[in-house]
Amino acid sequence: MGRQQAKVTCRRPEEPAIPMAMGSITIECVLPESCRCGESPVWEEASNSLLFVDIPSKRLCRWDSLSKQVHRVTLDAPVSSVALRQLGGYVATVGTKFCALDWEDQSAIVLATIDKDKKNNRFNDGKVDPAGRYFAGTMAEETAPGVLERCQGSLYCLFPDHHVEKYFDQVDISNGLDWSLDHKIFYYIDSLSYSVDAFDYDVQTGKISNRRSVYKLEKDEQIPDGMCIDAEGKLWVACYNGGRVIRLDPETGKRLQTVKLPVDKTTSCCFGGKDYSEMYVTCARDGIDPEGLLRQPKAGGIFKVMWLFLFLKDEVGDPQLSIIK
Ligand SMILES: O=C(O)[C@H](O)[C@@H](O)[C@H](O)[C@H](O)CO
Ligand SMILES: [Zn+2]
Repeated sequence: MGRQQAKVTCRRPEEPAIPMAMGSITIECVLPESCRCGESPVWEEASNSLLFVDIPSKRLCRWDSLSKQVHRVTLDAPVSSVALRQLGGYVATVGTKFCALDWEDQSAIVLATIDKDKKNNRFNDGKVDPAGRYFAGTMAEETAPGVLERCQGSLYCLFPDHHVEKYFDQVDISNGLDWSLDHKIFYYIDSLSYSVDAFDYDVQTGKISNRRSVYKLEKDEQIPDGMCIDAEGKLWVACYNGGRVIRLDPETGKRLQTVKLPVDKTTSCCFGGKDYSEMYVTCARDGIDPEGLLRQPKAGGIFKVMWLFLFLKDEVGDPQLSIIK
């Protein structure tokens, strides 16, 4: 820990393919991992693997979809999000630090530390922007799922020269984030606002402005958590306690589809697999009582959603390479 000048280059995954016919889907638990709080699914194309974290277990995992093997690394603080580095290895948010991780020697190099004045805070969700900057937000540590001191979080961005900017504070639970396909809009979720918000985005500078809501969750959809965008520019939001991911049109504010999962605490989603035609969904096990666990024994597992008909690959763009040094 502590070496300052490591070169970090994060890679943003290619834009996913999107199923054109939404009719038939299959949902499979591909890994019964029993994550206390599974999060930050990221597809690593080069190894046909899914990366994800288990936040309270301080664990980063990589599941090889071909061999079905899982590699796990335990860190010294809650790891809440992970992103790919172009030169190999990963960058991650660990406790209140942006870190560069080397899987082979299991080392973590601190790139920047935030919220130094807030001892009870930790990072939560994070993701690489279309220019390769690493956005991640914070929250107060929970005493139980969803129970925490409010308004303690902020949204941060790690720039290529390792300086960090704070974009705003007063966040309850900083969560899902992604960018529009034309890179002009940044989508963001503060979970306890029960809203999916949008900002104008300047990809040259990383600046955000003009916050507005594009979707308010309905009661049975519960708490918005992680999110990703598909190749048609529609948003997929995992609904914590809602047991589902929902597909939203951010232009009309309408929900287009609901995919229900056999677990309640769905936390996040990403596209992956061949041509990015599958969706991976993480979920949590913490906070489910013994009776609930009988109903949802796979809680904490990794789920794969597959659409049975017609996938479209045409809109998959070039990989976006980060310039974080
Ligand atoms: O998965 C996350 O993003 C948080 O770390 C979780 O703690 C949940 O979001 C939260 O409990 C929902 O209210
Ligand atoms: Zn989350």
